[in-house]
Amino acid sequence: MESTLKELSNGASVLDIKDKCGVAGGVEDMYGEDRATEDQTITPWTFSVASGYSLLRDPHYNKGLAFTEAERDAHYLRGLLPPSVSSQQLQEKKVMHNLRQYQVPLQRYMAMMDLQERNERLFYKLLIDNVEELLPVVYTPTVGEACQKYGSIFRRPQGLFISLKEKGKILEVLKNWPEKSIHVIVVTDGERILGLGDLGCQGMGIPVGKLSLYTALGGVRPSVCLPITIDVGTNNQKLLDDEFYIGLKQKRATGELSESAFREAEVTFHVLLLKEYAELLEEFMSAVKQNYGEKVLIQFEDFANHNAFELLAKYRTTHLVFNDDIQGTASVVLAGLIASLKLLGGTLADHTFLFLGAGEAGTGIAELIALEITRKTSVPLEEARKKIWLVDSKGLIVSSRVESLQHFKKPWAHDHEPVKELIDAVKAIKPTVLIGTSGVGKTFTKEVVEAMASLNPKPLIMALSNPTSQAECTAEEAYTWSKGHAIFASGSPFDPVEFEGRTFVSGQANNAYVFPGFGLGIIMSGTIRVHDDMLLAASEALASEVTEDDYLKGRIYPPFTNIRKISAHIAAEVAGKAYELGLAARLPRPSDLVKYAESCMYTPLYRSYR
Ligand SMILES: O=C([O-])CC(=O)C(=O)O
Ligand SMILES: [Mg+2]
Repeated sequence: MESTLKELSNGASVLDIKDKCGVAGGVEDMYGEDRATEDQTITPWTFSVASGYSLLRDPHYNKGLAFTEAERDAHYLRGLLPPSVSSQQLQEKKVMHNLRQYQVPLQRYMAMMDLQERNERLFYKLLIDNVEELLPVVYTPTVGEACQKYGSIFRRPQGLFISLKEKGKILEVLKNWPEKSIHVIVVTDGERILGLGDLGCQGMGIPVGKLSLYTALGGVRPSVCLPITIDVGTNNQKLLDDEFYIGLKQKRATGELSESAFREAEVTFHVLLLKEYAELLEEFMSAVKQNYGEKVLIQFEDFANHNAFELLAKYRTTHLVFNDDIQGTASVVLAGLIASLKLLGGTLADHTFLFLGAGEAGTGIAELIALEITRKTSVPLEEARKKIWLVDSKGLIVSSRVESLQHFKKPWAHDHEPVKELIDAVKAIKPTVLIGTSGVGKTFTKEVVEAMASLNPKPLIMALSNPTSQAECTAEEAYTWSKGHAIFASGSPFDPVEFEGRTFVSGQANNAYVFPGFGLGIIMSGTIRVHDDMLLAASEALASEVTEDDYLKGRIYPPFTNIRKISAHIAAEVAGKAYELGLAARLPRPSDLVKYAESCMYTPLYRSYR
């Protein structure tokens, strides 16, 4: 006989249990399912999980060969497993061994996704214990390739798909998701997946990957995380022609009026599409709030520029929203810049910044740098912005172009004569810091890097576009072309580089450093709105984690190995700022926010079932 999941068999009321496990700031875990801590691996009460064959196929509870003899008896598992009983540690060793046999990164990705579907705790244990090795597998760069091939590697659906077909029914769709208590949603519409462009419905790999980092790096329980892909079609003809494509086979209902849409009929058509997109998003945002309440964090991910800025502006005053590409990336890059001052000298205000790429990441970072300068000095925002220059596909952004610029580029149109090429912009602006956020690979050429090196004793170069194929230059190129003088960081990871007898270890300036801890800080404090000062707090927290040893190796980010400790620190600073600003609803404020953050964090050790 199969007992019901989550049924309490010792007669304890839900309230008793809530008392016992402690309600951690909006991170309540009613049944204590995810609350395994190092010192408490046995559930303090009895609850039954699905038994027998179904138990082995339930990824939340399955432990494979780690079921003990007693559990095999109690849960009708006899005969369904071979006789051997292994520890989680041994299972971890075996899976890592198997993973390392695969030479093709995508095979490793698929093996990890299979593990997540089979045994969730083992998946997270692996990811946490081997973070440096597995991050490039479940995240950039491999997740990019996975999205490109999602249709053919697709086995079981992950996350929630909301397409135009579900218009008018989004609330019902949300109710189909098995978990009722959700704290974080990562949502994409697939229009700008990393630097790979429009991958339509196949963008689902991104919310899934980001949320697995919420759990592994930030300790947010997997059951409160919900990946969502909004499918409004795709303009990627290759996908539309692909018989294995999993999404809506139609052109994208996009928020943007295309530049070629000058004929009246076309304009009317685009206005209709624009309305359709806005209505679907509005319904989605309302349904989420209605279903999960005020305190669910909605992370926008990999939307195209035109929608990303607008959605953030539209919903930031009414919803708890965060755009990872604009705000998360900005916070992480600012952290690297703050840290780099130890190597470069001076203050932020003493530096000159040049960006290649003036989209979400570029303008988001630029704005946060300017904000930090104003917070640290008496320089007004307008003045602070003048230290920051951006180049887009048409050249340097200058005041003579202002009329034709998209609104998010206008603040960066400073007085200067037009400059077309990046190399000429470098020579004219003489930046101390060069940041690539264009999504276009190989744009920091030898000439560009050499020019940076001739202008600066230690040029700071960040090639942020993802995945690796879109990086503006490689670590090896940056170190070689600058003759070992560059300080280099990139969005996707690079191996250490040997140059003239020295080993250079570059940092990974990726928003993964911040969003998991940032989200944890918001959730644990019951914060209801995101404020820019919280981003600055996260940057300062991350920058303070860079050690002397890191600097010696040339890195301006700490290694990912310590990320859970770093996330707890970031969460504490973010929550602290939220309390200071009066935006935190969880009262009273815990006195030690770092300890509190740590106590809220999920650990993937197996639980014992009685
Ligand atoms: O996913 C990543 O690696 C960073 C990111 O948000 C992007 O490139 O869009
Ligand atoms: Mg992104």
